[in-house]
Amino acid sequence: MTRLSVNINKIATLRNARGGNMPNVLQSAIDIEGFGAQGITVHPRPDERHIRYDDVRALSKSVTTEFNVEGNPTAKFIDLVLETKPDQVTLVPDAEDAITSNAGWDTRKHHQYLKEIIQVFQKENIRTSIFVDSNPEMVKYAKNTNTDRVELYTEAYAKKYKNNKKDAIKDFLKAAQMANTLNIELNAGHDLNLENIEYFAQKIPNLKEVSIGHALICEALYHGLEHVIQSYIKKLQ
Ligand SMILES: CC(=O)[C@@H](O)[C@H](O)COP(=O)(O)O
Ligand SMILES: NCC(=O)COP(=O)(O)O
Repeated sequence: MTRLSVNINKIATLRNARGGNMPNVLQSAIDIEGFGAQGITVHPRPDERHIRYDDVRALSKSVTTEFNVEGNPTAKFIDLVLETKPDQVTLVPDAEDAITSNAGWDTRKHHQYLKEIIQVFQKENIRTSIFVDSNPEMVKYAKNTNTDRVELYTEAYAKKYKNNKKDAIKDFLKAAQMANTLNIELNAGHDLNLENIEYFAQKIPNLKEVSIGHALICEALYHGLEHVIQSYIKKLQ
């Protein structure tokens, strides 16, 4: 079974739009867990445009499922992870001004750097995952870092899925097979949604976890609209 970790960045985006505490990020995480999600993911960015560093501190005390913190391992990020001790840290090589994550690590070039950081987290019993493109070479070099897991960056899959799902999955299958051979555990995420997730989870062997945020929150909004509008109409009669 593949576990679902819900990325709640977008709930924080909505909260930040008005400056108050609605929706309440902490309560949303508790409810999401209550609805069956097996993990909570956050990706604090340096500008704190959605999840704030203080959200991560508070969530680390209230999340009872798996807590996964993603980010570029700057000194500030490393300190936050060591302070909050999530179950898993996912290292993502994104630039400060990136709109969203847009590439995996070059694990061949950066394996020594990653190895040193990973050691620091593993000493504190924090599971590590490295965000990589669907390239078996990148998975192969990830082995040299001693990471526990890799997370396959699925934007390319999501883009191609609509036109040709068999073609879309090809590279991911090769990368996953490499991870299985090398005994690296496997996560995946980015742009997964209700339309493309089933095929991905069926085809990728030993997929431990997917983290899904943007589409899941959009879908939740849309599926909830009818009920909420009907509730308003009733109250206005
Ligand atoms: C690591 C990754 O794939 C991203 O999807 C990320 O966690 C989402 O970040 P934003 O919510 O900032 O786009
Ligand atoms: N690690 C990927 C993630 O957390 C969610 O990405 P997205 O669903 O917001 O694209």
